[in-house]
Amino acid sequence: MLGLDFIKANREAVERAIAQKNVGLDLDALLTLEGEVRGLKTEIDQLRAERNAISAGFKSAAPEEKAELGRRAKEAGARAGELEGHLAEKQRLLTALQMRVPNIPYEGAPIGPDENSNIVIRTEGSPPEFGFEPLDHVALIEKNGWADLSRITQVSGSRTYCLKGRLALLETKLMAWALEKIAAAEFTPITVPAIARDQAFLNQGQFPGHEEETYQLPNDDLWLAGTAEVALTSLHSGEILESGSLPVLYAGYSPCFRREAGSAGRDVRGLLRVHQFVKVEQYVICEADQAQSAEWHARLLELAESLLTALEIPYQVIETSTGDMGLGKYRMNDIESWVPSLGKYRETHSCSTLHDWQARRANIRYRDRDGKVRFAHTLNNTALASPRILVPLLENHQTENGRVRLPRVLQELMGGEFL
Ligand SMILES: Nc1ncnc2c1ncn2[C@@H]1O[C@H](COS(=O)(=O)NC(=O)[C@@H](N)CO)[C@@H](O)[C@H]1O
Repeated sequence: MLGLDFIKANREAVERAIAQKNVGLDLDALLTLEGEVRGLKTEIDQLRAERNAISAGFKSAAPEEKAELGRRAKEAGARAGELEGHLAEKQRLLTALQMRVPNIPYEGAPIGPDENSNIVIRTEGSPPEFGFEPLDHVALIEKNGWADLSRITQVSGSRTYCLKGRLALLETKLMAWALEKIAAAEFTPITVPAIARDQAFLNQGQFPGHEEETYQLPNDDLWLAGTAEVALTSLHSGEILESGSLPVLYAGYSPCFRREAGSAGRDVRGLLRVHQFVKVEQYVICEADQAQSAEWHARLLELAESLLTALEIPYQVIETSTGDMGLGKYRMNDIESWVPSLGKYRETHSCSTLHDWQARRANIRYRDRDGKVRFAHTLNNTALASPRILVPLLENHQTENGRVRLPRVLQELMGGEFL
């Protein structure tokens, strides 16, 4: 969320962000509430001051005045208590509105309502020329017995999967490989739970608004996160980090759970969109400096691209539009990998800069070099998410007889040229 002082000082920019991100938010109502909250705080302070002044003078007052003074002090205290009730309610309403204020989008982001306004900013590698009719990943899996995509549906329902044989080994080795590659870039490897309290989802930005896409554990007042970003955003919640300890760099590994409530009918075949998957997440907490955030954004993209290059998967980098990037983002670049059977690129990575929008919600602060306490900046990016990455991996490296020739980096991991 944005600070109230910032919103008041940058009203036009916030109105523009509300429009460009299609957010139905009444900024007038928020600002009116803010004024009311400030007014109530002033009135309560005055009443408290009055009561304290009376109490201070009580001892030296004339006996016949003490009764009247006592009554006035009591009245001021009662009035203050009554106003505090109103203040608490107004403050709750104000915070609820403030949580829905969008971040100001990157000036270079295409302005548009949804992903159709996204633009390609870079393409790396070129789609393979097969010289034969390529199979899709489901056919390759069935031909090689690399997964059971039908029995498991009886057990766990739709959008679930179980890998078998060498593909099962590949997924686990691939995630360990990605974790080690990001760790080698000075990120601290960390495994986090998907289980988290709702405050963690409020802090990260999934709530309010996306509750219905999130699995809930109602008996325990807990939810299952769709990304390690949820736990990592709240790991340092409430702390004041020393400036020497920034940037905090995490390579987070976790299971991810998503209801995909809004995806009925999309990607129902195979491994592209499932309810439970695994992901290595890159996460940065840095100083509240736009240049530093921009540098980390570029670094996070570079790291993710280096993994795709090593896996010899052709990809393109997308500049995400204001309507598609989501409430908290300042900037979002997706990376889309080539999927031969679809004849198009599909998102496999998502890199975001949020400035202090999350840090304000999670109350992540640091002491800058001048000793001033400020909200930090946060960023996140996918390093690798499986099983989605297996789709371009298998399909791009398939051979005429339905085998998969592994990219060199995986040949060492898997001890052979072929999967
Ligand atoms: N339902 C799903 N099934 C399989 N993979 C998924 C699913 N949802 C997301 N992913 C993978 O997870 C990646 C990141 O998801 S994201 O929502 O776009 N972004 C995040 O979660 C950020 N924290 C960056 O990782 C996606 O690019 C995709 O590769």
